[in-house]
Amino acid sequence: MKMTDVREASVVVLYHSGYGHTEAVAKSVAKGAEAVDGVSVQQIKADDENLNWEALADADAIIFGSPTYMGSVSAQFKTFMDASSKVWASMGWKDKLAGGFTCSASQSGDKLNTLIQLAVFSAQHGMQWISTGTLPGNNSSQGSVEDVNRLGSTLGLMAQANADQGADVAPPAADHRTAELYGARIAEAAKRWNGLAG
Ligand SMILES: Cc1cc2nc3c(=O)[nH]c(=O)nc-3n(C[C@H](O)[C@H](O)[C@H](O)COP(=O)(O)O)c2cc1C
Repeated sequence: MKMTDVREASVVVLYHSGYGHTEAVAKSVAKGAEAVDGVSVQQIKADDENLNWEALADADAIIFGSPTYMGSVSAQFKTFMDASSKVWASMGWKDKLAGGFTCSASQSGDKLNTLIQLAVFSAQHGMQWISTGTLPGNNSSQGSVEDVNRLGSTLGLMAQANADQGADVAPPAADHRTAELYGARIAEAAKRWNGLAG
């Protein structure tokens, strides 16, 4: 019989944000994960000069976040991706859970390409990718922009921030609620995947 482990599940939210919008989303993803019992969460900036690779090595789940710049991840996030090739060489993140989010100004803005990039990156590392698990909102006559998953994303989390608004108001509340749900989903999955209590 398998004994249930009593340690906490560890979730890292690893992100880049040029102007604060993606950082605001990262905070909501982390908030959702933290709300799950028996889960510890760290937020790490992808462009931190002293990036805490040890925290990533110890994580049960890593949730990657980048703004969409020119239809793909930001240059800073790509620099992190390339630096992680050292970890890839020893399959250091194999079988950790992975998820991803992006924020951009346009409703589409080619955000799906960024999520695909993050999913392929996670697959290169041998990680297990987690979808949103949320029905699309705002897609019927009864729908509204206040709906959870108003942008109708399934691969990973999408948020949209108006180009002329600061991170204090953009993305709007619906995207932050969606982000919290995604963080919680991955935290719950990390507990199940590792046979952790609760
Ligand atoms: C260099 C650059 C490229 C951008 N490219 C896109 C894009 O391809 N699609 C889009 O919808 N928004 C694009 N934007 C808008 C940003 O995605 C948007 O402002 C986002 O909220 C920025 O996130 P951040 O504050 O975390 O940097 C771009 C912004 C910059 C600065």
